[in-house]
Amino acid sequence: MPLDVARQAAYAVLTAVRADGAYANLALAAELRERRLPPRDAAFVTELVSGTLRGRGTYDAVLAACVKRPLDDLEAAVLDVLRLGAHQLLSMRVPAHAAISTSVDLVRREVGHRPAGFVNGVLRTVSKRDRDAWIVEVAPDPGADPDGYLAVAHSHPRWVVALLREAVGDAEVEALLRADNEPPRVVLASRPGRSEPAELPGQPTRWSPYGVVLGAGDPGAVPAVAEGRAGVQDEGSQLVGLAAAWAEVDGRDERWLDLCAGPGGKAALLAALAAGQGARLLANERLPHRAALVVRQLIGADGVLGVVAGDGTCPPWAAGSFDRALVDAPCTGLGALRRRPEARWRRTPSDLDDLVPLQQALLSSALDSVRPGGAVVYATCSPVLAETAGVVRAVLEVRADAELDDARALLAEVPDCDGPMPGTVQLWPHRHGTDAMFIALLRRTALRGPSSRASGPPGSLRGGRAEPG
Ligand SMILES: C[S@@+](CC[C@H](N)C(=O)[O-])C[C@H]1O[C@@H](n2cnc3c(N)ncnc32)[C@H](O)[C@@H]1O
Repeated sequence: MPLDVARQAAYAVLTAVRADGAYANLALAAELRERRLPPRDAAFVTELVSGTLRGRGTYDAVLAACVKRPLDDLEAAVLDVLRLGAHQLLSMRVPAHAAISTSVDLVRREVGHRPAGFVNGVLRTVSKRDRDAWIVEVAPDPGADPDGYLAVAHSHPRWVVALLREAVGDAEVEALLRADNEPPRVVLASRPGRSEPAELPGQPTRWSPYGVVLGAGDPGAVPAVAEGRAGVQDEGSQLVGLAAAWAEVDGRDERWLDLCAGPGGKAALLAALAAGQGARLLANERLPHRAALVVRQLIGADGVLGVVAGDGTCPPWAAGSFDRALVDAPCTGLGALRRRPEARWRRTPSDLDDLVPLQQALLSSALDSVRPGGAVVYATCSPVLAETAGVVRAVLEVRADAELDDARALLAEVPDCDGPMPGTVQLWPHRHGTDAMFIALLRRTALRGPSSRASGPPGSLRGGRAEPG
């Protein structure tokens, strides 16, 4: 295959991401399918797309130093070609002459002859230094502006660096940013009662008894995955599902709720676990097309009460209907940047203005949905404190009928995962090799009433099982 086909495919995906707001992974999969590229070439296109999107912050800082105009004044398609070229020059082992000449060909074909000389000149300038030398040249001084330096060196928006630093601390923020730029391993989850981890190819995961790390190959080609008896699921997500299933409830344990279920990975695991205990799961999802994905995930599963397409903040079921509930809340996703290379550039700080009140409303609704003695697991794939401890604290502040319980004890074998409140769990890509999932366990107590807490500050654990942090 001439290399240009790969670059055309990569360019087409970058265009779909920029112009149509496409998800990179979906647009990439569609492009690879359509072009029927063999695995090696598909891997090259994947690296071109993912690396260019991930590295945009670094590449734009370099390109800005090589172009006299502000980058915003460039034609968007030309900027895409320059970023693609910069990625090949600074982060791949593509010889400079090949990276430059194929970029010039690409811009000629996709945009026209006019910008060809410009692209050639800019990329020649980029090729004069390697990546490290460029970072020294264009990044702010790390002593004077640590977040500005990390934003350029590790290609994250500055506001994201600041929020991640607040969550993980000064000592580890750079390791976290570096881990965000590593492609994640592909992890499979067997669905208990429907498949065994032993029938999945790869190495067992460290903590989830149902997970297997797929060494290589297409997960869709694994028979258990193709038949829906196993799924692709990060180990962190498996641990969220397991915490929701393993939390103690006092008394009856027959009706489980997944309040924010789309697209259904955790619902599939939970339904399988529920079936094993004689319980059944109701999966709820606000968006009908995502509820349809949940239905697909649950085909052939036992332990399913039903799938509802509805707003979880005002559900149709009676209060106290469930014995346990999972709120896998809509969030910024800043803990899953490894698998969504474009996401960091799409999010804005103001997203939190809508998300945090929604997260609080969903957690409160889940507490209403379980009976006294029942358990609620609140999870996010974000470590941002406003979405994690901030939400849990705010809800406990106004509800005298809920207590924080000990999620940490449910995952006792996982090291170094203490969350920002006592008893909560925070997983990290750089420590655990998982997405940065946050997990809190709340217990519904007997009374529903206004805030007046006699048993300690919000955030202390029931029964004093952990010190307030
Ligand atoms: C983090 S995702 C859940 C992922 C899912 N648990 C899984 O493992 O596949 C959050 C989901 O919440 C849904 N959602 C957003 N607002 C909602 C609401 N008000 N009620 C119920 N679901 C909502 C989103 O559409 C999204 O599908």
